[in-house]
Amino acid sequence: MFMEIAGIILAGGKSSRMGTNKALLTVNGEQTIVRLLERLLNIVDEVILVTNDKETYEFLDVQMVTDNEKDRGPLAGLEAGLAASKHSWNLIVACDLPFFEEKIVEVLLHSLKQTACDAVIPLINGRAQPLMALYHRRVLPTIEQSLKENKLRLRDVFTQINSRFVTEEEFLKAGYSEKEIEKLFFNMNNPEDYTWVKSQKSKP
Ligand SMILES: Nc1nc2c(ncn2[C@@H]2O[C@H](COP(=O)(O)OP(=O)(O)OP(=O)(O)O)[C@@H](O)[C@H]2O)c(=O)[nH]1
Repeated sequence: MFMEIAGIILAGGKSSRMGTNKALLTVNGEQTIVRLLERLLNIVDEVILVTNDKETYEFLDVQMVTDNEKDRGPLAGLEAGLAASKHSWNLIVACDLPFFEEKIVEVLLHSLKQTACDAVIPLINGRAQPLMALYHRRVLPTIEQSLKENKLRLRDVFTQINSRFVTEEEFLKAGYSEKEIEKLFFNMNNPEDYTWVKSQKSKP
């Protein structure tokens, strides 16, 4: 790894649309959270799991923290993760990304090196993907202020900080196909999504 970063997994959601904890769903014989953790350990120096239910994840060998403010969504998870991190740069990942793979961090770090910024966020087909992105710890005060003002969308924060967006062209240049990009950012929200994920081959 040419730059030391932390990985922060957000697993504090309710999974209400799925009806069961998405992080624990099995894809290609492996639980999504287990796969994600293994992949992250290959590329980062520290992993932090942000959850409000530590018992559920006791079987994982990982540092866990809870949200400082409960029921406030992913932004509160990002805040707790960054506050616990020992690293300046942090790769945030949602727990419901069954096709996450290590190479994404190369693309994001490559982009980070182009210019000074506070966050590196994929922008795929015009949609920002702030839950598979890099954030510098210095954005913590902005996040805390946003939570205080009850502005709970990630967008409320990434539009205020110096965000660098990585478009699909940059992923294509890095060797990804359109289909691979679609899968890489696919997050499972409901049972139909899970059915689609299971219908895919194990390699993206
Ligand atoms: N730490 C933390 N993570 C959260 C919280 N809410 C959502 N997340 C995580 O953020 C990511 C995206 O979550 P969503 O799919 O939007 O929300 P969800 O609550 O998991 O699912 P729904 O109940 O179906 O909306 C997932 O990795 C969630 O675990 C929260 O309050 N705290």
